Amino acid sequence: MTSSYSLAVVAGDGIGPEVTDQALKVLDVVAQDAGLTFERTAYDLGARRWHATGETLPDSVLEEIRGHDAILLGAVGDPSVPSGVLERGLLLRLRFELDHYVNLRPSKLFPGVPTPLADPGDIDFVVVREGTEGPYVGNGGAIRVGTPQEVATEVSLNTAFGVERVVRDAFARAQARPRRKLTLVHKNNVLVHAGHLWSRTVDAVAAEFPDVTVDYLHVDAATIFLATDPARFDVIVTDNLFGDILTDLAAAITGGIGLAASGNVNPDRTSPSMFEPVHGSAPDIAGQSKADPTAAILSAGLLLEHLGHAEQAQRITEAVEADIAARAGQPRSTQEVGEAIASRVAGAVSVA
Ligand SMILES: NC(=O)C1=CN([C@@H]2O[C@H](COP(=O)(O)OP(=O)(O)OC[C@H]3O[C@@H](n4cnc5c(N)ncnc54)[C@H](O)[C@@H]3O)[C@@H](O)[C@H]2O)C=CC1
Ligand SMILES: CC(C)CC(=O)C(=O)O
Ligand SMILES: [Mg+2]
Repeated sequence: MTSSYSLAVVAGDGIGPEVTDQALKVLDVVAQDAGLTFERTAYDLGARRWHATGETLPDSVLEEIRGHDAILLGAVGDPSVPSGVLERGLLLRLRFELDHYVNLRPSKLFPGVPTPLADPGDIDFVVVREGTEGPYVGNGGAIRVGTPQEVATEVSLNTAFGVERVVRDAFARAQARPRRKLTLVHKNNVLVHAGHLWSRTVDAVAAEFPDVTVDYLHVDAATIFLATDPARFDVIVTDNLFGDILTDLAAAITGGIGLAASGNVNPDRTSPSMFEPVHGSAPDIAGQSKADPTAAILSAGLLLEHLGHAEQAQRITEAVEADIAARAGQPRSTQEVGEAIASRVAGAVSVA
């Protein structure tokens, strides 16, 4: 197995650099023990660069990033930049250009984690969110902007090719999990064109996975069950927008957005996959060392798993679990959390 990797690091804006520093700290500890090398290249992309040069993601930088084995991203977006410029021009451009069609977002309630649910049950599911289509493709426009006659559209794009490949991936993930259950979440009672494409695709692909139980929920009802019976979910497959919304809710019921990790995966490995916390740049707490870096650290774990180092990824998960159990609600800085998890990983390493 390869032991030397090139890693592109896009720390980004707001709390992005703060949490990424901690994720890299933990990654270094794990890598050192396992004899893995991550040759890092840091990319100065985000608000600072946009203000200085007007650039979001120059083609030459995209091509450089494409040459790496994996990408670690912090978060993108800043109040000083018009909304959408960095989110679309940097983050979504990376996801689309690198064909990250599986946006993987696991949700697990670790023991001892406070949840707003009175009776949460055993929450352990994964959302497979389509990452390259849906309403996020920029298929829209506006006329008579700023007038009372303004008309704006944002048309969701759903292709048979795009839906089938992500549905197939979700079935394969469901088949590999003990419960083997897949829930399609959409709104096919109203969004009949896209919704029926998704439903028909799930029905067709299901024939190849007879051991996977298939379920369907409208997205509004799915939010009810996420709040009342989240243990019913195993693998959720859904479109880009619904998946974005549902995974913030999933984070909220499993200890908060500071714990939610994600991977933007290119399963065909035609370009590097990108790992990042589910959260954004959190300008309200940026620069105050208040951000929880756990989501970024767990995202580094997903990165290791993607590269084939499941044992090292598991070490990170276990260190996080132990750290969470010991937290007992005391406030700690971003650095303190990162150092505590890194020490636990190092401890696990020396014992092993
Ligand atoms: N993947 C990305 O780069 C994403 C970028 N964004 C961008 O981030 C900016 C802020 O967006 P928001 O909607 O406010 O979402 P957000 O996720 O940045 O923040 C929502 C709330 O969660 C808190 N929060 C987020 N991460 C946290 C952490 N690690 N520890 C503790 N608290 C945390 C924030 O303080 C805030 O109160 C916007 O520019 C948005 O477009 C939003 C989501 C994802
Ligand atoms: C800018 C958004 C597309 C990012 C986001 O909210 C997400 O991927 O969860
Ligand atoms: Mg989101």
